[in-house]
Amino acid sequence: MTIEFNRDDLLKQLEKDGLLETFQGHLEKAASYAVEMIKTHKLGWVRIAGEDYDIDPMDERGTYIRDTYTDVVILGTGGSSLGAKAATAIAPIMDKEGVALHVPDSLCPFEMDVLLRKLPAETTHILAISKSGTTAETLSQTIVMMNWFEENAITDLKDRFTFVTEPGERVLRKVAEKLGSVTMDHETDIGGRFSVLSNVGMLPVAAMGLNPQCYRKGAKDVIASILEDAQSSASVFGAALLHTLNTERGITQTVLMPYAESLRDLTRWWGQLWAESLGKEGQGTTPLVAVGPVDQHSQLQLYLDGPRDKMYTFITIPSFKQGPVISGQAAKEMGLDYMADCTIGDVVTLQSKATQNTLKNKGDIVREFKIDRLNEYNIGAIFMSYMLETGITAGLMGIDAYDQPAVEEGKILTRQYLNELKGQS
Ligand SMILES: O=P(O)(O)OC[C@H]1O[C@](O)(CO)[C@@H](O)[C@@H]1O
Repeated sequence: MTIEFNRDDLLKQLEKDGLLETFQGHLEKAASYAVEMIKTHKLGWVRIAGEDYDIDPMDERGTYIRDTYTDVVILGTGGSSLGAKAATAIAPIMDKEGVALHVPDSLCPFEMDVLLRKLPAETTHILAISKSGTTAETLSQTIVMMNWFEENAITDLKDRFTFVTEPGERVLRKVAEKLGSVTMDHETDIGGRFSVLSNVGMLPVAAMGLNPQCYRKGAKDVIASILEDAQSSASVFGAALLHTLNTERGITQTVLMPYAESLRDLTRWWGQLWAESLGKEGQGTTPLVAVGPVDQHSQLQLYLDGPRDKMYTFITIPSFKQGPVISGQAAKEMGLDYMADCTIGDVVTLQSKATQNTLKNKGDIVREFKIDRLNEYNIGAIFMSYMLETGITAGLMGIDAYDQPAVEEGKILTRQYLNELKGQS
């Protein structure tokens, strides 16, 4: 199964809003752009879904890591960590908990102190990932970890590190060469935020004992479904939908709200993908992330009663009869007959339905992605679906999805401030 979504319901919602005709025009454009993009744009992130040349080396390294170490730390930020975090978040659900994974992706002095206090130096492995090999967060963390091993009287660092970075003159690459550690090439034709299905996301997946090929199969099937019938695909439909709402209704914010804790990290991966790819030239829609049902109790008030400037995507996993049962007797004694003998899955599934309907009743557009279960295949399909939706939306907006020119200024200033700090001491 690829991703199911409420197509007919959305068409009805658009018709009610008087947007159907405009939407159909955008849908046609989105469909032909999607096919052209897949067939002719030579996109590495599309290509990698169908590759297997890198599977054996990843599996081999992953098995070595899993069999030798108790803890794995991913050093990387943005596209070099968020995808891995999202991809591996299903490990406990898939019963793959052999290794404890730590991803201190946002450089934080307090978190790093705690992590270094807790980690067992003897059995910790480091995956240092950076496309550019020059990112300050990742480099500073790498230096800290090297020192930490030495402080713990561990000097044979070679096998304790694995690196993923681009070939060529890169600081991280030089560190890897100096240590003599295994280094995998970051695909040169894939940008960081689109790299989750490459070794950037799939090596961590292999280290956790999950199966990279299943993620890629899910992704490949999404690509195939577009080539078969582009207008029916979730990504094409979604790109046309948001573009219509943005241009015709001033919708400037797009909320992603899965109803599963294991998809919380996916929302952060998507947030970068969407914001960094599409926020350009004064255009863009702001990604907002929420997780249900908890954020019904934190953000829903704003969604229902605040400005009508948002569209909503729910990801649901219908889970009737799943999870612990709420004892009928205890519930009835407490006067909670409505939940007596229900499962937690019953409650959550219906909470999502209720929230979606409440938003629709307010006149908002609500899209629902349904997946039948949390597994590698479905997560791979979601990754590809969102990367395609992002690429297609960029096509409709007429912008380049693959650069991020505005963020450089802050990096230059940070370096300048650090140099000035040293000058003061
Ligand atoms: O993988 P790298 O080169 O370390 O970059 C990390 C992240 O930093 C950015 O370049 C933004 O600063 C992102 O695009 C990227 O995912």
